[in-house]
Amino acid sequence: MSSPQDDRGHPASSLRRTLGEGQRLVVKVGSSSLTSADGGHLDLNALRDLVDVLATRRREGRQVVLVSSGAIAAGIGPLGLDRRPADLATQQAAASVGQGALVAAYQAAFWGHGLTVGQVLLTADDVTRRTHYTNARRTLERLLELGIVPIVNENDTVATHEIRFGDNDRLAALVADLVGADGLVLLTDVDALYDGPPAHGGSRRVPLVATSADLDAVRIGGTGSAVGSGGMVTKVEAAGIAGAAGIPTMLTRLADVTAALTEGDVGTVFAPAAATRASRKRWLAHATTARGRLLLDEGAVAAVTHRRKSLLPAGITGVEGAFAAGDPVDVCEPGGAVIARGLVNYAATELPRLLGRSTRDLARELGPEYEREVIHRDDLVVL
Ligand SMILES: Nc1ncnc2c1ncn2[C@@H]1O[C@H](COP(=O)(O)OP(=O)(O)O)[C@@H](O)[C@H]1O
Ligand SMILES: N[C@@H](CCC(=O)OP(=O)(O)O)C(=O)O
Repeated sequence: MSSPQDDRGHPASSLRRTLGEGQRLVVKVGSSSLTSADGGHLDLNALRDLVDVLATRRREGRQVVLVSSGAIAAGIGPLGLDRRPADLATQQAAASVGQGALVAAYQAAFWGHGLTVGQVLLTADDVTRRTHYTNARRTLERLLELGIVPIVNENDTVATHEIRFGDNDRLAALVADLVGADGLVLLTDVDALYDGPPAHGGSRRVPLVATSADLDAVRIGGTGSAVGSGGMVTKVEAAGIAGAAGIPTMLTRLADVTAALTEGDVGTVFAPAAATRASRKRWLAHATTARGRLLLDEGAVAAVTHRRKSLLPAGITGVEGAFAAGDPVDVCEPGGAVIARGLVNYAATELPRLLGRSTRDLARELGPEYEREVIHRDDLVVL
């Protein structure tokens, strides 16, 4: 694990400065930070404290996008429930009631600083389908240009189990990439990442994650609260997604955020990756959901991974799932492990008769349109 000095070119303090002085931050706050100890009501004092921090940044001429959880938690009390509902329909009802209360509270608190907010509710599809993704980007850019503080949440009332983020950590990282943020701040109910679940005595704070190897010795667990959902697993994933886009992440709690974004040695800083991929490839790797799987033989694995070639029918041995042409699919080695993701040029129903055949033979037999690759290398990202 890295000490703040052992940083391979990314001193924790310089990353803090990048985050603190960044022109555009995405700040995500979890349900556990915004609700009362019993989990059933909005903690208005916590919400106002958060708004104070964000309003200070706005006064300094910086931009913020707030990704706020808490809709379901804020609906628990008003619906007369005694805990976070487990079934999707009641979660959707709670979110419908709670999201209104949440945004009304933000509106009042930001208004006290002379700031206007705009609600942006996104479904997984809005960040996983390329056309929707660029729409969402345009909306957020325009709001920021107009001086508005966008408040993003998942559109829980219409999300189904299959297409749902559930927690907002991954959504926040995708939004950070979408708006080209200088930093991502994840606010939760623990002050930092620990090398083991913090409830277990003896766990130590991890001040800096310089590379993913620093996580090898960390035991990353699920949620510790009655209202949170992803726990540390989804936060570490989110930091990885932001890092792949060249964006550093700060993980801490609300009470420590001002110190964390200056020089205070609090929280956990995740360094961005040294090399980043093109935006389209990042979108493919992190924002899409695979609709099926293609199994490859060893020769095709080498062609795709080492030689960066397009995937041709000759090297495919199996097709799983019900996908259409243009859908994202996982590309797997013979043992089944996923090695890449790509946008497939054929529907699942068309592929079986093409497997193992050369494109030249297929074109001669079936027509020139069958000369195309199964996945073009521009639409393929090796994971
Ligand atoms: N290694 C770890 N370090 C810190 N927290 C951890 C770790 N493993 C699991 N956790 C748990 O993750 C929780 C934060 O996640 P979660 O409850 O989903 O919060 P949020 O509502 O902010 O998304 C912490 O309260 C803690 O109990
Ligand atoms: N979109 C949901 C997020 C649910 C949730 O628990 O998220 P998180 O607290 O970020 O783990 C809501 O607003 O209730």
